Amino acid sequence: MTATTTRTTVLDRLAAHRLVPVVVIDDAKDADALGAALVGGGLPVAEVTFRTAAAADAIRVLRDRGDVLVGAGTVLTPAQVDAAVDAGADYVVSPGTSRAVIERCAERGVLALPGAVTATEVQAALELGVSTVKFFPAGTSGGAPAIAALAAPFGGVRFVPTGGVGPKNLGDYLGLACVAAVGGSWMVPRDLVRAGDLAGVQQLVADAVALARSLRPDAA
Ligand SMILES: O=C(O)C(=O)C[C@H](O)[C@H](O)COP(=O)(O)O
Repeated sequence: MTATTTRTTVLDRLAAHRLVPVVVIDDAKDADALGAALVGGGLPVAEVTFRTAAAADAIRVLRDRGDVLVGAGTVLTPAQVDAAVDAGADYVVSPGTSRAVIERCAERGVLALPGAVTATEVQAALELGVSTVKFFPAGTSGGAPAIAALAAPFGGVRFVPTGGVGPKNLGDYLGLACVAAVGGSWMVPRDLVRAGDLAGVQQLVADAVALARSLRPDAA
């Protein structure tokens, strides 16, 4: 497969799942059990944030399982792109749009999912060859109405709203055709992972999957 095909495939898989659990993991030893909980809950996807020192090792563990689509989140620098890709990340997420990060992702052949919440930021992402952006922080940036407004001039752009999304407002976002998937940490609370309550995580994940399915049954 070419790098372009790979990037398209990753996007298709994210869009098929429609939910992206955002993970903050403190100890890579928890990563395998976390992967099992995600798979068991019906959502074999994780965005492992580079907010902790365990991120790269956790990505490696999840990737080695072979049954989880693994992204790296909170990627701020080209060096972190390298660390993420070396660990086996399938895609790279940033809170904002950085030319340096996007260019390194292109060099390494991985999908870049940069953050963009204004027309100027979306246009900047388009100029860098990116047409699916993370809409972050979604809740404080106008939420679903803001995405719908941006979708008018940017017809070909797809959004992954993240930040302030949960069961109560999931439907607002999944109801928009331009929303490829929705991200959030509510499915994988850091405290539950730290406490080893993976059964609790699996239940939250299963609940989210069921809710997403009920909100947009046509696209299941
Ligand atoms: O952009 C990044 O790389 C981030 O790490 C941002 C996270 O995706 C959000 O902070 C998750 O938001 P909540 O679901 O409200 O906890």
